[in-house]
Amino acid sequence: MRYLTAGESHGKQLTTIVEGIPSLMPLTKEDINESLLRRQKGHGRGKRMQIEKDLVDMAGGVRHGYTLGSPIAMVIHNDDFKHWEDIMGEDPFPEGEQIRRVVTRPRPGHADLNGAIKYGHRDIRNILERSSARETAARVAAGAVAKTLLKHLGIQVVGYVNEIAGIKAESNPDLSMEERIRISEDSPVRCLDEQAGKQMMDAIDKAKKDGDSIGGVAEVYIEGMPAGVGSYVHYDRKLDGRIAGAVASINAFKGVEFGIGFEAARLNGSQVHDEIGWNEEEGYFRQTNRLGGFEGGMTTGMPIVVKGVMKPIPTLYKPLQSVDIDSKEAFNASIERSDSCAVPAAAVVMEHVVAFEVAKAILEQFPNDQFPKLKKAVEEYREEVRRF
Ligand SMILES: Cc1cc2nc3c(=O)[nH]c(=O)nc-3n(C[C@H](O)[C@H](O)[C@H](O)COP(=O)(O)O)c2cc1C
Ligand SMILES: C=C(O[C@@H]1CC(C(=O)O)=C[C@@H](OP(=O)(O)O)[C@H]1O)C(=O)O
Repeated sequence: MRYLTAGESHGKQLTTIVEGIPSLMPLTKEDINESLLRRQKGHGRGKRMQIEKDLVDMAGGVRHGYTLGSPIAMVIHNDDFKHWEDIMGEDPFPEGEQIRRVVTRPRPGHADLNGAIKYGHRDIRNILERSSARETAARVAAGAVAKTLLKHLGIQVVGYVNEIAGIKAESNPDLSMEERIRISEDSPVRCLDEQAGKQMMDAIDKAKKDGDSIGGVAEVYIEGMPAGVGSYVHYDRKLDGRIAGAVASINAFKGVEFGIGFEAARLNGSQVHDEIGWNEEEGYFRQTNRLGGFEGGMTTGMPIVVKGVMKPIPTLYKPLQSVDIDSKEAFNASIERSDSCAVPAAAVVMEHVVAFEVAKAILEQFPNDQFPKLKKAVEEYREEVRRF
């Protein structure tokens, strides 16, 4: 399974094509819209999210509520395009207007300067339109297809916020999947700890008032995976490695951890590795889950627990120094609009990019042409694992 996205932040639309989903799988646009709506919520977003109402147009691969086995094409229209038609239209600018609203001032921390150098653009708009995290809406659409496949196989995925600006949520490993989903949905910052969530909101309001931005940590939690998905035999088949790559590819994400993550560097082996148990009903299990559901690039059958670190948003109302690429003069960056914190939205993006990698690994391991056959094979495998 693979996917491609196309489209600019203020262009007409975003397009996603997902290829490799089996035929005969139930899929509706509501499955996708639910995910798109989740991504748009969250305290700390700027004015752009008030303009957009992300809804998908299914443009291929689905008929009467079922997948065909052909590529699935999805379109999300940018409502903001109507304000940018003259700037983002495909026709050349009228004579004499070429330099109108050309962007020559790169923002520290965004893709602006490196992108302009790499692609030889003197108008930084040609970079920022595609490097913008608007594209994550298209990635969420792809992930929503994957999440739907996992749901029909009894695998649930949720993303939430663990930390914002140094304020940490108290972790509660006993929370059920249903509680994780419900609380993260109710919380304006998608935090499972209500008290910490309130403090996070205050921190976001303060950052916004100060013209600054803040980052944090998101966590994705997956239940229902059988043991032995992924592989140890080759670097590019290790599922934890693929997940790490997918998480680090999200805009502004700078680090990934599984389970106790970097904390493992400070502990002894006896305090890190999860002891193995067995009982008649479940088969093998781990007494703890410090390694976050992976050993040897394969799932252990315990929940997958992965964290991603998001840096603060680069576009700031508070000026940072930069250099104009035309005049080469120093200037203090000032901007029109931006998010001050997007960690709650990014937790949803992370949920979907991780879901995609997990679904892809499952499709590689089991028969993948027809969904009912896939489902039967996964059920038989689960039973095999239980009796092993
Ligand atoms: C959901 C989401 C929303 C974002 N919103 C903004 C924003 O409003 N302004 C901004 O400068 N960066 C925003 N970013 C981050 C930039 O897109 C990102 O920093 C930029 O693409 C450069 O990539 P890098 O930080 O991974 O190096 C957002 C990221 C995410 C995931
Ligand atoms: C549009 C989205 O996020 C955008 C990501 C983004 C950036 O630079 O990454 C900049 C902002 O867009 P604008 O410049 O239009 O205000 C965010 O709103 C979205 O998440 O749908």
